Parts: sequence; structure tokens; C-alpha cells
Amino acid sequence: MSEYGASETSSIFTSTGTFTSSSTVPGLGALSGKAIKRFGSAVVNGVDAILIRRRLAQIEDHFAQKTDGTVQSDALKSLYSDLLELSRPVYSLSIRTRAFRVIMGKVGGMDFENLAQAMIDWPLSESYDLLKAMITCLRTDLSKSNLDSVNNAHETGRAARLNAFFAAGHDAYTSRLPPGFFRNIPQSSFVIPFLLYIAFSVASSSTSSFSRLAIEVDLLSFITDLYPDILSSTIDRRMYSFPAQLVLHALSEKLDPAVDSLSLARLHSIFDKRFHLSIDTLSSIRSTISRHNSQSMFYQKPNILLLGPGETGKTTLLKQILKAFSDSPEQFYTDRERAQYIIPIFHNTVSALERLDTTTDVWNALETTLKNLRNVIYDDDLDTHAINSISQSRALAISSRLISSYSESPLEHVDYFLDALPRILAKDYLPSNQDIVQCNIRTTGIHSNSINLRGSAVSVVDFGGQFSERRKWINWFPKAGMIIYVASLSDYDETCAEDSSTNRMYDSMKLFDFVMHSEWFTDVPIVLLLNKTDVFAQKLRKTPLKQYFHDYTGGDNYDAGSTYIINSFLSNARPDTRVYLTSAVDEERIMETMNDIYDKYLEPALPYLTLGPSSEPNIPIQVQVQVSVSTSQH
Ligand SMILES: Nc1nc2c(ncn2[C@@H]2O[C@H](COP(=O)(O)OP(=O)(O)OP(=O)(O)O)[C@@H](O)[C@H]2O)c(=O)[nH]1
Ligand SMILES: [Mg+2]
Repeated sequence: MSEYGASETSSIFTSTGTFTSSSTVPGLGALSGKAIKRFGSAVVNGVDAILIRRRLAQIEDHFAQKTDGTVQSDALKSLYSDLLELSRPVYSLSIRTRAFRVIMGKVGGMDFENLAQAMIDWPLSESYDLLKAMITCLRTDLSKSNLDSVNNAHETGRAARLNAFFAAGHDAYTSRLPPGFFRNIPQSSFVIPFLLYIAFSVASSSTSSFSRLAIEVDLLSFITDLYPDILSSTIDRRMYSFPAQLVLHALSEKLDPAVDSLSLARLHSIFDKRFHLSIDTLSSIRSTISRHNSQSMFYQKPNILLLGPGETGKTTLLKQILKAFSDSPEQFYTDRERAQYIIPIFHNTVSALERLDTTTDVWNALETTLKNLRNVIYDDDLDTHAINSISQSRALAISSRLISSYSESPLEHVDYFLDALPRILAKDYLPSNQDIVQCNIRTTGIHSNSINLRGSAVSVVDFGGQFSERRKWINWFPKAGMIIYVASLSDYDETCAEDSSTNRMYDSMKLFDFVMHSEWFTDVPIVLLLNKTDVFAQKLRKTPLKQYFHDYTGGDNYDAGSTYIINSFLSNARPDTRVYLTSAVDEERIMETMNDIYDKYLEPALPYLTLGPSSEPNIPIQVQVQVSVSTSQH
């Protein structure tokens, strides 16, 4: 039994029978598909009035204390039926105001799935009145107050009462908005819950009737008034119209081209063609709603933090993202920028040569190459240097390839640059995109990069992963909107550059554990990116994982090995942690991963993404009355 008593589960208008045909209230009992006749006004008195007020009090109590998730579906249905019933213009304004307050609170608090369902099932004429009232209540951009234009005393009194009705709805709506929604964000963000409510109702209705209704109440003008620059806005601004685009998208899916061609034409004139949903509309709306309480969801924090130990691929990932999301990925690097990578690549090549097995026959011959490369590196004047003599040793480079394939364990970029030696040693060498991706430069300091992520301005922040760098991370913890923790699968047989007694993977797991359970990130989504799958696959065949993780039993099987490492990382992780296996040097693979992260985590967050307090002044909302619902009061 409900903690609110048996009456809670049944409607006074339907099942209890206490509210009978002797009622003086026209229209009662006409819920859920029964024909509703509009009588315009009602006189409620005696027992009926008491029952109605009692029921309303129950509904108010109920919704003040509970969210829908905790209530049984039958009970909910009757609660919503009665709630909607009591919002009808046939009741006194005081009753309607109380019902409207509950309804608007549900919408503002984004706990509206059941309300939307009840409204879809409601007769259209009733939904029309309620929708119109909602829009009026939320409109903030109308001319001052229409009270000024009302000239006789009676009308003024009526308008004032209506004003109070809308103000009550507005109040209830704003008081339930998710934390931070109202303050310091553009005014139009205030309507996000309402727009999501409409999008949800449209998307979940089975026919086009509800969509037509939304057009009829002039939702499109409401949207264009709120977002005058809906199509022309800059990237920074465009994200604010995401929920509006969601509504337009849902409407265009539901309207019937044969019947609603005019509405569709108007709709398409404001619909952003670049708007993209990765999942179906309803799931997309649901996942957007489900994120609303997560304070992390980019409210003033559009920052993706790339954390993880040194040399795990954070900067490589960033390079790939910056290039892929730029306006022209192919021309991303200028020749000057490419040239800046020559010296670091020579450095990488030298260290690659230095790590080769000195007992091999060709080592002596390679030394000339090494010496010349060093000369170039340590002399600032690249042009006058002995690039010529370096290129003479090109033949030797071929043999270096042999050596690298014999080397005991693969050395990643090291292998790459040894293989690329003939090209690197050419006189007119200019690093290719892939050379730049493979180039290993240790990050020091913090590097925040603004990118346009499918139309949204987001910062991706890259940190150095070495011990000495980690202490700098903390400054950014309060600003984290999302964490991508990058670990390297191939770390299992290596020790830390800063401490040769610590295994890199153990260090990585410990650091992950720290990040995962840091109080800064309680609400911050964390994605674990297990990188360097390519190196891992190669390495596993040569260096047994069991040697470093004694309880591992999967041999050199890639799936067994990677699953074991995933499980080890996740053994103490939050259940919502998402894991990806990827290779940051493989452009296609890493972009697949990033797109998936975008679809699952970023897209649902977009409505909450904002650039910060100073982006637009917070103009106080004024409640004004423009459209009145038909009613008469007592
Ligand atoms: N083969 C291979 N190499 C990778 C992969 N990811 C990164 N690398 C290489 O590993 C090296 C280190 O990568 P970075 O991105 O610089 O590492 P980081 O995490 O930024 O390191 P710090 O800046 O020191 O914290 C570079 O040479 C990359 O090209 C991968 O998936 N496969
Ligand atoms: Mg780096």
C-alpha cells in the first residue's frame, strides 16, 4: 500500500465512485479518451469541492515528496489524469493554479515522462489550452505587461488573477530547474526543460496529432523568438539551441508531408541541417534528460581533461582530435609547422638508434648516421648542415629496418622512425601527418585547446603525465567536465622513466584509482582509454604478460590479455566507467573511438554546455500575460 494511503492509487474522477454524476461540475469523469464537453465554467460546492481539494492536496503532497520513478504505474496514471483534469479551465482559478503549479514543477524539474504520456492521451482540445498556458507562462520576451492595455476595472482584476496564475506556474517551474540552470546562463537556457518536454511528447506520440497541436499553439514562433539567430549563430552560441533543434527534429519526423506540407516548410526553414542525432530521437531525448542532474555535465565546464601517465598517448590523441575536427584536416599543418617537427623527429630517431642492439654487425656502420643526426640536432642552422652526408647513409637505413624487426621488444615510435629512416634522411624531408602523430615530445605544463566538436565549443586540455607534471593537474580538477584517462596497454613490461623500480602499468592503475575516486570527480564522467593496442598485440607474443601479472593465464592471446588488463583497471572503478581499446596512431580507429565518446557522452550534454558566467548577462525573467486561457472565475 502506498505510504499516502489507499486513496492515493485511485482517481476520484474515475474509480472510487465517490465523485458521482450528481456532481455540479461539468466535464468530470471525462478523462482518458472519453468525450469532453467544454462547459466554460463550473461551480463546485459541497462535498465535491471538499473531495476535489482533498485530492489536489494529495497530488501536491505526493509530487512534493516523490519522483515518478518510485510510484506504481496505475497509481501514477490516475494521479496524472486527475492533475490534468484539475488544470482545465472549468475549475476555479485557485484550483487550476495549484494544478498548474504541480505541472510546471514537473516540467521544470525534468521529471515529466509520465506527464507527457498523460498529456498525449488527453483530448487535444484540452492539451491545446494547457500547452498555450505553458508557453505564455514561459514567454519572457513579450512587451512589458498587457495589464497596461486593459482599461476597465473588471478586466484588470481578471488579468491580474491570470497574471498570478502564470506567475505561480513560472515560480514552480524555476524552483525545480536543475541546479545552476537559471543563474549565469543565457536566458534562453531557462526554457530547455520545457523544450525537452515538448520534444519528448512529440517523439513519443504515435500519431501526428500532437505535433500539429504544437504547431497550432505557435511553438515555432516561440522558438524563433527565443533563438532569433538559430541558424546564423556562431559555434559558441549554437549549442544553446540544441533542445530547440531537438524539438524541430522530432516534429519533422512526426508531421505528415502529405497533410502538413506548410508547417513542414516553415519548420525546415529554421531547422539546422547540420543537426545530428546518433541514436533515435526518443533515446536521444531520454539520455539528455537523464544527464540533467549530473552537475558535471558541462555546466560552465566544457573541458575534457586528458589525464594519464607519461607516454601513454594523450598528446597523440589530442593531435588526432585537433586535426580531425578542424575545418580542413588535410591542410591542418602548414609547412612551417611541419618543419618544426624535424628536430624532434631526429631526436626520436637518434634515441631509436641508441636503443638498438650494439652487438649487431651493422651497428658500426650506423654510427655515422647517428653522428650526423646528432650534429644536425645540436646545431641550430639546419640549412647549412650536413644533411647531404646524412643522406649518403640512406643505404644503411635499410639495414636498420632489419635490426628493428629483430629488436627484443618493439619500441613504438622508435620502430616507426627507423622504418622511415630513408625518407627522414632525404634532403627535402618535411614531416608527414603520420610522422607528426608518431613524434614523441614529452609534454610539460598544461595545454588547453579549443575545438569545434560538431558545432560545439569544447576545450580539450592536455597534461604532462610524468611524475613531476602530475602535481600541476589539480588546478584543473574543479573545471573538469569529463575525464579521458589514457593508459597504455603495452606498459606492462616497462618501468617508469622517473623511477626504474616502478612498473608502468602498476603506476598507471594506481593513478587511475586516484582519479576515479577523487572527490572532484564524483559526478564527472570518466572514460578509460586503453591505448596502443597495436604495440600490445605485437609485444604479447614476445613478452609474456604472466611474467608481470602472475595470476594471468591467457597466454599470448590478444583478447585474453586485453580483457585481463581491462578487468584489472576496473576492479575498483565506478560502475559507470566506460572503456575503449584503441590505437591513437591509427587515425581511423581513434576517430571511431572519439565519435563514440561524442555520441554517448558529449551529445547528451550539449544543452548544459555553456561558456561561463560572462557569456551573456542574466536578465531577470518577467512573467507577462499575453494569451489567456478561456475561463471564468469565482
Ligand atoms: N604504436 C603506437 N604508438 C603510439 C600510440 N599512441 C601513442 N603512441 C606514441 O607514443 C609516444 C608517446 O605519445 P604521447 O602522445 O606523446 O604521450 P603522452 O601521454 O602525451 O606523454 P606525456 O606528454 O609525457 O605525458 C608517441 O611517439 C606516440 O606516437 C599507439 O596507439 N600506438
Ligand atoms: Mg603529452
